[in-house]
Amino acid sequence: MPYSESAALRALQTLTDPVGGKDLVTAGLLGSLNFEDGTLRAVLQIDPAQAAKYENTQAEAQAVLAALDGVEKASVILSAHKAAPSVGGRKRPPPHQARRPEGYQGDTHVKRVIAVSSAKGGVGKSTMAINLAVALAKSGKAVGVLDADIHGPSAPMLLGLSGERAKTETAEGRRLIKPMQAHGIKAMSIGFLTEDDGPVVWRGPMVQGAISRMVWDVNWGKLDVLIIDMPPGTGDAQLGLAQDIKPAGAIIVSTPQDLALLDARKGVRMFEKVGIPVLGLIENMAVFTCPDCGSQHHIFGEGGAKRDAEKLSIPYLGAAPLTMSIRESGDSGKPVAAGDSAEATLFSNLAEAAFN
Ligand SMILES: Nc1ncnc2c1ncn2[C@@H]1O[C@H](COP(=O)(O)OP(=O)(O)OP(=O)(O)O)[C@@H](O)[C@H]1O
Repeated sequence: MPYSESAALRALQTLTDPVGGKDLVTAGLLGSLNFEDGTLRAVLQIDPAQAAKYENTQAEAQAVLAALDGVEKASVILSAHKAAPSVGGRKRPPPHQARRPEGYQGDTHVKRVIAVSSAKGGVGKSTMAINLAVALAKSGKAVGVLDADIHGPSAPMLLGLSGERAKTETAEGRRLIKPMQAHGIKAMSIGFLTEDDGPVVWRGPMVQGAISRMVWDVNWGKLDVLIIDMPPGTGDAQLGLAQDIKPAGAIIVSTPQDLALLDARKGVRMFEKVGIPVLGLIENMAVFTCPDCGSQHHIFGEGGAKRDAEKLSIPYLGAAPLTMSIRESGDSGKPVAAGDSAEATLFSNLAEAAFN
C-alpha cells in the first residue's frame, strides 16, 4: 500500500510523551512530517530541558514510522521547543488555543476529543455521532457530545430534548454552562442556548467562537470521550474548527455513494493537513433489507466505501444499514443504540471498533 499521512499520525499516536503522558500527536509535539521519495522525516518539538527523557521516544518513533507501508527510510529529529513570541510581556498562545479562557483546566478532565465528520450533508453523521456516544456510554464510558452544527443543530431532537434550555453553574471558580443529560450521555448544542430550535444564521468567526465556547465553557466534568459532531463540509470553517479544538482523531461518515465518497476523501485530506489522524471510515445506509421479502438492496451502491478506505490507507470501521427504526428512533428522540435491538448491538460493535 502507498504511504499515508493518516497512518503515520496513527503510528505516532501509539507512543507516549514521556513528560506529559499524552500520545505524541495529542501532546502537540509533532512539528512537521514530510514524505519524499520513500523517506519520511518527522520533527518532534520538545522542551530542551527535558531532552534526555526523549532519547527512547526518538528511536521508537523512528521504528514505528520506518515500519509503515511505502516508507523506505524514516528519520526523526528532536528540536528545541521554540518559546512563543512575547507580546507586551505576555506569551502569545499557539493559534488553536486562542480562545481558551485564561486558567482553563477543563480539558484536563476530558481524556479524548474525537471529531465525527462528513464532507457531505445528510449522510447520517449526527445520527451516527449520537448512537456511537450512547453505545459507548452503555459500555461504561463517560461520554459527552458537542453538536457543533451551528446552522442546523440536531442533538436536541435526536436526544428527545427539543425545547430544553441549558442552565449555568459555577465550577472551578468560573460560571459555566451545565451540559444536558440524556440516554447516559452529556450533551451540548447551540439548540440548547438559543430561543428556538430553528437554524442559526451566523457567519465565519462568530460560528467558530460559539463552538469553541461550547467546548471550553461547558462544565463537562470528567469524560473518557468528548465526541464533536462537526458541521458538514471541508471548508475553512471546518478546517478552523479542527485546528481550534485539535481533536485527537477524526471519524469520517459516508454513504457508499460515489459523490459522498469523493467528498469523504476531501475530509481525510482536511484532517491530515492539520495533523489530526483519521481513525477510520464508517459507512452509513450501506444496505436496505426489504421487511416483506428479506431481499437486500444497496440503494447507494456497494463496496465503494471499503475500497476507498483501502486506497486512502485508513481503517474501514464498519457499516450501518438503512433502516426504518434508525430513522424513527432519531425522530422520536430515543436513539436506537439505547435499546436492545440488532441495531443497538451493531452500534456497540461500531463504537468498539472506532474508539478502542
Ligand atoms: N442508517 C440510517 N437509516 C435510516 N435513516 C437514517 C440513517 N442514518 C441517518 N438517517 C436519517 O437520515 C436523515 C439525516 O441524518 P442526520 O441528520 O444524522 O445526517 P447529517 O449527516 O448529520 O446531516 P447534516 O449534514 O444535515 O447535519 C435523518 O432523517 C436520519 O434519521
